[in-house]
Amino acid sequence: MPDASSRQPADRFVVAIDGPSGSGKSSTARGVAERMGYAYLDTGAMYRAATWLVLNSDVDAAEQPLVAKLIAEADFGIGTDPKAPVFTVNGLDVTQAIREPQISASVSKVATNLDVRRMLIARQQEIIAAAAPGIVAEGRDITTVVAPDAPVRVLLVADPAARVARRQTELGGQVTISDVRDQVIRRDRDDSTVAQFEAAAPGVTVIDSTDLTLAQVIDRICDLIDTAGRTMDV
Ligand SMILES: Nc1ncnc2c1ncn2[C@@H]1O[C@H](COP(=O)(O)OP(=O)(O)OP(=O)(O)O)[C@@H](O)[C@H]1O
Ligand SMILES: Nc1ccn([C@H]2C[C@H](O)[C@@H](COP(=O)(O)O)O2)c(=O)n1
Repeated sequence: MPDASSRQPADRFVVAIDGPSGSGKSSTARGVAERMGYAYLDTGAMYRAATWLVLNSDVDAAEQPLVAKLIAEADFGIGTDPKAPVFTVNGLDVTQAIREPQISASVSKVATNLDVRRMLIARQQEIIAAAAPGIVAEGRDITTVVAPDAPVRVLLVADPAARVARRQTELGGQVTISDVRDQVIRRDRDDSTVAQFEAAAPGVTVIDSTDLTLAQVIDRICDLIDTAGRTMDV
């Protein structure tokens, strides 16, 4: 018999995935969502969209109350289609712009603003609560804060060297190796001051993707969904 914390309405199944930068959260979450016919929530993209807004305003990212006010007054469109999630800020499509290196370099400043986190977490919880038949949400605090009652919770990890190499391959010649390390190692250090994604919380399954293909990681999470779904049916 599942305990009360793992019970969810029968029409909504939540999969929560956390992990450090480059561990494969986005690729894996999209793959799982597509296979299961679920929605996909990229919470990192929400912090990126908020950062895009700050960098395109006259507010300094270090001015925490002003940043929070700017974000509170903005309209964020958050796409949840795993095939093509679209993000807008005040009606403007920022889907590509939020992946630019200058956003990656600054996003931790906005993501460590606790007022901003409170707002974005509340929005994430609303999106998850409205999703049917299910949703795969990924980020840094999904298993612990945003959806701690999700029946499937995964901490996806990989060796730092593998994560840096993956990011370097992805970015090609666009950035130097020291910029790649900054995007992966320094960002994790800053982000881990406000979210606990370096060790698994009780009940969270750790998957080490260092020596697994993307397809193997997706298979493992789909197996966990299958097992949890059968348990919930009992
Ligand atoms: N199991 C895997 N094996 C090899 N490469 C992978 C694997 N999973 C993901 N990748 C590749 O690693 C890179 C980083 O993956 P992804 O963007 O999904 O990571 P992430 O954890 O979401 O990172 P971030 O939090 O920084 O956005 C991508 O180029 C992706 O194709
Ligand atoms: N739940 C989350 C998701 C993301 N962040 C922060 C940490 C990252 O630096 C940034 C962008 O995330 P990415 O797109 O690289 O996964 O957002 C967070 O604090 N909490």
